[in-house]
Amino acid sequence: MSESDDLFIREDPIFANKELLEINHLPDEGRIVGRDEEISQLANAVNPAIFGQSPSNILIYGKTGTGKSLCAKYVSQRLITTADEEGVTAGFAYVDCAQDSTETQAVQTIASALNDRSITDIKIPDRGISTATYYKRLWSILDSRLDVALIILDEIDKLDGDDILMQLSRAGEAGKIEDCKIGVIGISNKIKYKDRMDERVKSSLCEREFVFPPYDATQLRSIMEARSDAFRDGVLEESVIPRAAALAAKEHGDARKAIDILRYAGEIAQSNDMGTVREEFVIQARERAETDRFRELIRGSTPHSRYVLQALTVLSLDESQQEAFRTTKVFDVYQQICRQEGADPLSLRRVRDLLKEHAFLDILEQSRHSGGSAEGSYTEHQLLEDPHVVKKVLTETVE
Ligand SMILES: Nc1ncnc2c1ncn2[C@@H]1O[C@H](COP(=O)(O)OP(=O)(O)OP(=O)(O)O)[C@@H](O)[C@H]1O
Repeated sequence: MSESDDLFIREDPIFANKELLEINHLPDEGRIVGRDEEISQLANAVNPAIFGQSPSNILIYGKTGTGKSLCAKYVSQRLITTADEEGVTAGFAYVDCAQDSTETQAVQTIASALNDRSITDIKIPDRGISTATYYKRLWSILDSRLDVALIILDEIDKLDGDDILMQLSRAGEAGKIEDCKIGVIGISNKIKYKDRMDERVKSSLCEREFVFPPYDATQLRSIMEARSDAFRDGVLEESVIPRAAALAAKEHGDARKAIDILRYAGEIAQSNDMGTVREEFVIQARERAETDRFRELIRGSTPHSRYVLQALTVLSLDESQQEAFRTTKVFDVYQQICRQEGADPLSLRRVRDLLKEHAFLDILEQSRHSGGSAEGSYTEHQLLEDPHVVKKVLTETVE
């Protein structure tokens, strides 16, 4: 073809290195901002591992996007290198327990991550073997190739049960492994997670606990500035990063949201054929970040689970200015929605369960109230998401 084909963009006018803004990107140390103390505390807790001794088991708490996974992965990676210099073979496995919530899935992920078939000659199939066999293979892998293994269990509260924690924390004592030492790093957004843990697991898993505080606007700004070379020179309008930081700081200092907003703002500029990322794009980008997050949260939910949410949304959008609503009130609106949709409503008890599931996903918050002797106690439900965002996503899911 003699003329150049203008169907494809050969050179991205906005992004120079978009990977820096991808959510799974693990930035190098220079780009990790404001977490020096947390990193050094974590390093201190796992320090014995570089000499082949048992690292402490750790539980990290903090709201979403406060750098928990990032710091846990970063310290683990650094530990492997330092241990290697000391002649100790260390490895780490990362498990997203929201994805791998069953014991079998989690142990399978750990075994595959730590395996090196050229050394162990052990195969970890995706399926087709029992949980007990996965464990057996995991123990063999650990003993045959590693001195120390760090196992990061992200969103640990999403695990179906404590069995895997029991297995991992007791493997040495129970004689399942002989030479390898295991350290578990549990991560959770739920400060109350520990209360539901089995006492024995709690005592061994929670040797060290850390709480990661939210970022303030200045820190969010530095986090974004440290990645501004994701964009071409001069493309970002000066006020973009401060504006994105201010918005993300308003909602509990979530770095993930801040970075998402920045990436989306760039994509909006791209799709509008603009050569600059303007401040006004930040507002649209934020809405998109919220909508995307929420869409992800309710992906795969059942129609009735959505009707329940829709009921609470209808109430929240009502002009009454009220924010929290009693179960019976939500149930009334839910029944109306079912009628409109031509569906048979579920029982009040089932609706209560569905509300509880939404609370578990942090879509709503539940609070117990005492209505005095005449009324007894009751529960109120309040949406944590912006009701406009919820409405938008629910409408598009129904279509
Ligand atoms: N201090 C920081 N410096 C640079 N980037 C950061 C920092 N903290 C978080 N980020 C970035 O923000 C995003 C979210 O961080 P991370 O996954 O560690 O959060 P989290 O606390 O584990 O949240 P969640 O509980 O939702 O998993 C990642 O892309 C990460 O690279």
